[in-house]
Amino acid sequence: MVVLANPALDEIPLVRPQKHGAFFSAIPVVDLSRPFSAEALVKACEDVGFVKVINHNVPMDVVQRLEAETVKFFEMPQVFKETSGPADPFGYGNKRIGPNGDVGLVEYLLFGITSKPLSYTSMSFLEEPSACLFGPALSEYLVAVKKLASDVLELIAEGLKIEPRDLLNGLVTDEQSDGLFRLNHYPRCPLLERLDRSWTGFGEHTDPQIISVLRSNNTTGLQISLKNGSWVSVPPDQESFFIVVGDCLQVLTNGRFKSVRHRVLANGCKSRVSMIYFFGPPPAGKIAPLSQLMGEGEQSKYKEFTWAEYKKAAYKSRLGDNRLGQFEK
Ligand SMILES: C=C1C[C@]23C[C@@]1(O)CC[C@H]2[C@@]12CC[C@H](O)[C@@](C)(C(=O)O1)[C@H]2[C@@H]3C(=O)O
Ligand SMILES: O=C(O)CCC(=O)C(=O)O
Ligand SMILES: [Fe+2]
Repeated sequence: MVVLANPALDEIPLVRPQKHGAFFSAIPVVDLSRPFSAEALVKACEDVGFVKVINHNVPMDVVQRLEAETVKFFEMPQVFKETSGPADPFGYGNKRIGPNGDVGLVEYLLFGITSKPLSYTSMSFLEEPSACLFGPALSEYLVAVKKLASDVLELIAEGLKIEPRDLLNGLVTDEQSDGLFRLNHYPRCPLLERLDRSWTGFGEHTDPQIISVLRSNNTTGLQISLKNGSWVSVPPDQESFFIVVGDCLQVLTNGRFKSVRHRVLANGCKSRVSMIYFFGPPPAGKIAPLSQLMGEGEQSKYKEFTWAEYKKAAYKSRLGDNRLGQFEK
């Protein structure tokens, strides 16, 4: 039997050009420095499950340093990059996403993140002298973006009137909290550009964690699904961060917030680099609707589970599966 090291391009799903591929002008934007940002965040999480945040206090030079190191890594020869792979689950991955046969026109680095002390999975490329700036740039970025995630969750708790105020952000700042960090590179592809077609860069899915904090360079491709099922493009903004509501936050709010389905389409015109920090709770953390958010007589829509149980189920699922389905009552 011949086993291909990498899936051929024709195994990666082609996405038909959309009639309404225009940018979605109403992606909620919340200015974190303004009054009422707590209420605005809650409304965005309820309406869309996705929000752009500005005045986020993450220094741009921290972002630029990591982006420069990331671009340098992905420009290295394929054989070099593969010494840090395969991603099972952490390491360098190319076109294969996860363990269950999903593919996309993307290469990536996936790191496991521990909370205290903040540290990330080691990879062989990090030992090369040429990568000596990568580790410090990554550490700086993780610290700054973790603070942003914590601030956002505290504001959400304020907007939802949850006491104590650190109940939600405590789940991601806890010593045992389970983080992941992903650097995605969607390469320029002149063949795709000539065909004037889009291919799946990263197939549609929801993120399993509490929230994910996403930042990309100024290349298009990210789309989100609205409540009516239509797909809309997210205008890229390299100076802002996007907050993605994950499955666990949907459960904690008993479905008041919805984890947003999203995907990346690659058109090959320009390379896209994205950085996503996924914030999961401690493995033993119980994921169930917060009693303070339950109205009189309101029943939980979900069977109780721990993050470890959910994660185990997630890794048995395909990317596009409705992972919460099996935990619904
Ligand atoms: C197909 C898969 C890839 C994924 C693990 C899974 O079995 C199902 C969830 C996938 C996902 C989506 C969001 C994140 O990119 C990710 C790191 C995660 O936590 O869940 C990926 C997983 C992965 O790429 O390993
Ligand atoms: O690369 C992107 O912009 C999004 C990727 C994504 O959704 C993910 O890695 O979970
Ligand atoms: Fe995602």
